[in-house]
Amino acid sequence: MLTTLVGVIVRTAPNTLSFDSHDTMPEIYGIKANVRKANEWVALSASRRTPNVLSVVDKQLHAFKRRTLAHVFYDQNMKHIEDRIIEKIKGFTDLLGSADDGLPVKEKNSWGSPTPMTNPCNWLSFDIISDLTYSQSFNMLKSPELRWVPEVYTSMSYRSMVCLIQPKIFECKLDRVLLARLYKEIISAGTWIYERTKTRQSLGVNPDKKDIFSILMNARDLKTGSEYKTKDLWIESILLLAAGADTTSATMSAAFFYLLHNQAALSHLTAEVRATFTSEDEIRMGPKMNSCRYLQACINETMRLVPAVPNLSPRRVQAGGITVGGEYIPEGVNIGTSLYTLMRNEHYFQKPNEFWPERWFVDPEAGVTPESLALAQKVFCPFGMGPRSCVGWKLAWLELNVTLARTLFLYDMRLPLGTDSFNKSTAARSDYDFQAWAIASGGGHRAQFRRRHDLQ
Ligand code: HEM
Repeated sequence: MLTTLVGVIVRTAPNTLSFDSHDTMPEIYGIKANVRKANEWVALSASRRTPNVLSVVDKQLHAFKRRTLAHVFYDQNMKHIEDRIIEKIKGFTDLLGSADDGLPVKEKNSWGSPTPMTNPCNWLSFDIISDLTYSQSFNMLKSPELRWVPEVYTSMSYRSMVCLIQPKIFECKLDRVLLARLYKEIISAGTWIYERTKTRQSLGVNPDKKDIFSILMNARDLKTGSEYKTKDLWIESILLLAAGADTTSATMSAAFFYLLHNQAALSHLTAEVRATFTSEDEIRMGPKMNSCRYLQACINETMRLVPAVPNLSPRRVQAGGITVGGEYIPEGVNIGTSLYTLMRNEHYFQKPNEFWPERWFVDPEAGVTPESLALAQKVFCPFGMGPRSCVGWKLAWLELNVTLARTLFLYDMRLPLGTDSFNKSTAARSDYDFQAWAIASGGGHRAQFRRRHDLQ
């Protein structure tokens, strides 16, 4: 890793510094930091002039957008929407148990054919966020019609990353030439989402179902008069599909990968889930789920190794400059920390590149002391930090916990025969292979499922 070779501060672009240290995170991302989102974030909105909650630079407008969206993720509302989410997760587990033609349920005791895991994880998370956003699910788990959507979102994520790290490409509109094919696809997907936005908007506020559109359409900022017009709704919904689906599906797909390649962890987790719950319906958020500490450790370990937002999230230093890690940084410089390098830093995590859920439990014999655990907990921040951290983490946490628990409650799971858990040339255990676009994107692994034989 570059920072291991050259030190804690790396100049990643002429005007950009990356800090590979947890101590400097609050200085860069904390509420009091003299920074704002870097201008380059504009590339993460579908419009150059209309920002979304992730890309907006103006702090007042951001506060309004964030406050509005936060309503969706309040505990009370999460309880209200949990059933809708669980219905989709049931569609996911049904799909894992169906034969290739998607119809007859597999016989007990027989392994299904190898399933490429990225697909159902994508379909599930897009079905959930589209339902929560528009009250109209893309229904990808059940129907192939819209299964092209995740691929276009990967293209968007790739283009956003290119523009974020090479802002001139965006400023001079070179992405339209250099990434012409992707650009065309992205534009036509954007037009398609615009049509959905107008259709949903024409239905008005929906008080019963309380989808995200109802909350946005109702929102007014009394101080500034800001509200969501059609274009804002469109821009925000494009982002929500990316931020709410791609992130969670990348994490879920990686979690399946690590469990499949680590038999001991898979057995431990399966035993925990089956000892905790007595029926599928019982598997939802609540005290029983909270007692599944090994499940939480496996999810945390996945997010540590594959943070869904892996790259530097740049912030622009404001007038007067800022001191970070004892170094003065003048106005106008972009600064940030890559969550990928931070959470694989050996100063904070022993065996940093290994999937080792046991690191989240004190066990001095295994080398986990109260101090090393406290350090790992302090550094672990897959959802970012400060006022621009992830607003949707509770949704992601629910999806990941319930989906993994239900899958392991219902099925035995294995790697297709002949798949290696170790890299043949290095003998190291396989690591998840992913691309660090704006959102991590990877996969390609397969799994086989067999209905649990002791379940009626
Ligand atoms: C495992 C899943 C997820 C991870 C690891 C994740 C991670 C992150 C991170 C690190 C940020 C901060 C980016 C920055 O500092 O610039 C962020 C922002 C954001 N996330 Fe997530 N996220 C996940 C799931 C979700 C979900 C399910 C939603 C739901 C819609 C969501 C919505 C957002 C939004 C809207 C922002 C921008 C917040 C703001 O700027 O105020 N995320 N996410």
